[in-house]
Amino acid sequence: MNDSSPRSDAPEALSFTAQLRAAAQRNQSMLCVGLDPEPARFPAPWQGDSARIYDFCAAIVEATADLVCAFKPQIAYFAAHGAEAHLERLIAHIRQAAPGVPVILDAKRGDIGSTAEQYAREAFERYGADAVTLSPFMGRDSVEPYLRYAGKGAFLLCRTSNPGGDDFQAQRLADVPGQPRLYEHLAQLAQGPWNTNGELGLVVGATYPQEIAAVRRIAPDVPLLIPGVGAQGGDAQATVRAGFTGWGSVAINSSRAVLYASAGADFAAAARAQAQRTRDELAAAAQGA
Ligand SMILES: O=c1ccn([C@@H]2O[C@H](COP(=O)(O)O)[C@@H](O)[C@H]2O)c(=O)[nH]1
Repeated sequence: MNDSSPRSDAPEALSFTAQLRAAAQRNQSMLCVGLDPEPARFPAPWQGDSARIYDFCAAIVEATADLVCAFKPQIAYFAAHGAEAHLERLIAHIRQAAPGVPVILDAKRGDIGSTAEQYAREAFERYGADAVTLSPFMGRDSVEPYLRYAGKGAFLLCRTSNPGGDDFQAQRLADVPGQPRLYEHLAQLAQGPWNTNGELGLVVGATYPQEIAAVRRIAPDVPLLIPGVGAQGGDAQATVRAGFTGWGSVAINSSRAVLYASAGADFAAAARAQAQRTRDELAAAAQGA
C-alpha cells in the first residue's frame, strides 16, 4: 500500500439525488415537508413570537422525520423576521433528528454569475443545504455556479403552482425548433445540456398534473419538486400518476397543511398525523399508478 495516498474512514457523502432516493425508499415516502414558519399561526403561548421560529420548526422536524423524503425550508419565512440564525440552527438540527434526509433550501435565486456564486455559497456553505431552488430566467450562466458544487442539487422553476405561471411559462418559443412552450424547453435543458453535474431537478406544481406529465415525458430522469398539495388544493393522486417513476423521482411538498394542522398545543402530533395521511395517500396512488 502507498502510505502517501489520502485515506479516510468516513463514508463517502451521497450526492443530493442519491440521498433523496435513499430517504424516499427508507421512509417509503414521496412527501417533502415544507418549513414555512409564520409566528402569527404558532400555538399559544408562542403565537406571534418570532423568537420561537426554531422551536416550532424543530418540533415539526422531530414529529415527521421518519415520514418524509426531504425537508424544504423557505428562506423568506426566516429572513422576514431576521431569523437566519434560526435557519442555520434548524438545518444543523435536521442532521441530528433526521439523518440522511436531504434539505432543499427554497430560495428561488437567480442573478448574474458573480452574484450567483455568493448565493450558492450562502445555500451550500453557510446553510449547508443539499439542494436549492433557482429561477432560470437569467439563463445558463446564472445557474452554473450552483452546478460547480459537487453532489449538490438545484431545482429550476419550470411550471410553477400559481395561476400566473401561465403568463410566461406557457408561452411558445418561436425561435426554438418545434416551438415548445417555455416550461417544455426548460425541461429539455434540465434533462440534457444544462445538467452538467447530474443533479438538476425541476419545480412543477401539483395544481397542473397535465403539465407534470408533459415535463416527465421530456425529462424522464430528473427529480421533480412538486409543491401545491394541501393548502393549494393540488390533486395528490393525479400528481403521483403524472410524475412518479420510482423512489426519489418526486418530492411532493406540503407546508401549511402539515405545519398548521392544529392551532393548539398538540400541533406537532397533528402535523405528524397529517404528514402520515399525506404520505400514505401518495404511496397508495403509486400502487394504483
Ligand atoms: O411553484 C411553486 C414553487 C414553490 N412553492 C413553495 O412551496 C410552498 C408551498 O406551501 P403550501 O403551504 O403547501 O401551499 C411554499 O413555500 C411556496 O413558496 C410553491 O408553492 N409553488
